[in-house]
Amino acid sequence: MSRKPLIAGNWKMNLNHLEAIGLVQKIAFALPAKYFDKVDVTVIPPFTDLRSVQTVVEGDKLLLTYGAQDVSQHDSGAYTGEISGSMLAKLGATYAVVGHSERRTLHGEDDATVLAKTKAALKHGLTPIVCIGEGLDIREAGNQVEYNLEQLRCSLQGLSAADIAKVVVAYEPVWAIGTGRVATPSDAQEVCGAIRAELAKLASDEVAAGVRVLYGGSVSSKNVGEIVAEPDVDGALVGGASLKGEEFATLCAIAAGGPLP
Ligand SMILES: O=C(CO)COP(=O)(O)O
Repeated sequence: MSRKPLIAGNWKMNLNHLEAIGLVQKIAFALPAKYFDKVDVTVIPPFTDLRSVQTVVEGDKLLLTYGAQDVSQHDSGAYTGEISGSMLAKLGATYAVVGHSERRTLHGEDDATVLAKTKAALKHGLTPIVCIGEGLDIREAGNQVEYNLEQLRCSLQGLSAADIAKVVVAYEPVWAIGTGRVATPSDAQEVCGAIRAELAKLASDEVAAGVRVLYGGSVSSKNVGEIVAEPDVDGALVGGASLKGEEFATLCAIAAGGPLP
């Protein structure tokens, strides 16, 4: 089964709603419709930008989609500060990132929380982008495959094969995030390939062959080509390089197989 690459721009806590409109327009202007046959492009802005992004995307009939950086595990109620899956679905969001390493380490999210959030996203028709990834100590000890597969199993525990088929998995080694130290293509392939083999065990070969597995960590237009050329890497979750319109559009064009915009 051929998998269409996905490039997701995780803006993290950057850009207000006015800046968001400017960036989305810049990306859309640089990427004419023909690219979207070959690559799915999504932006993942802060919650406060989503309504503005929705207005531009729907108003100008843009082909890119958008998603949220997190989703509550709860449906509604007394959860101050939380945003529910139904609220995000109502805003037209396609994706919800769950279990990003910054949420795991800075906000104490464990695998059980990530699983609950994955289920919440699926319940409301959002595609969860489930993030996993090892720290430097695990990598240096050579235990990265084992560690990531354990995180994957815990984050998807008990999901049906039909639900696993709806998930995107993002492999983001923590030591590569925001450091400029990108994994080599073969490092990315090693873990992404192991993730796909594990998905086959958790669901089926057919499901595993259809799930998109992304790499994230210091991806830029300079390295995206060789990373997505790996057989089990189906795109990228991009942080810093997604905040610059031309750079992000170039990166998406490379993932689409060109030509450069
Ligand atoms: O965390 C990331 C995307 O979710 C990666 O961030 P950078 O691309 O800035 O390393």
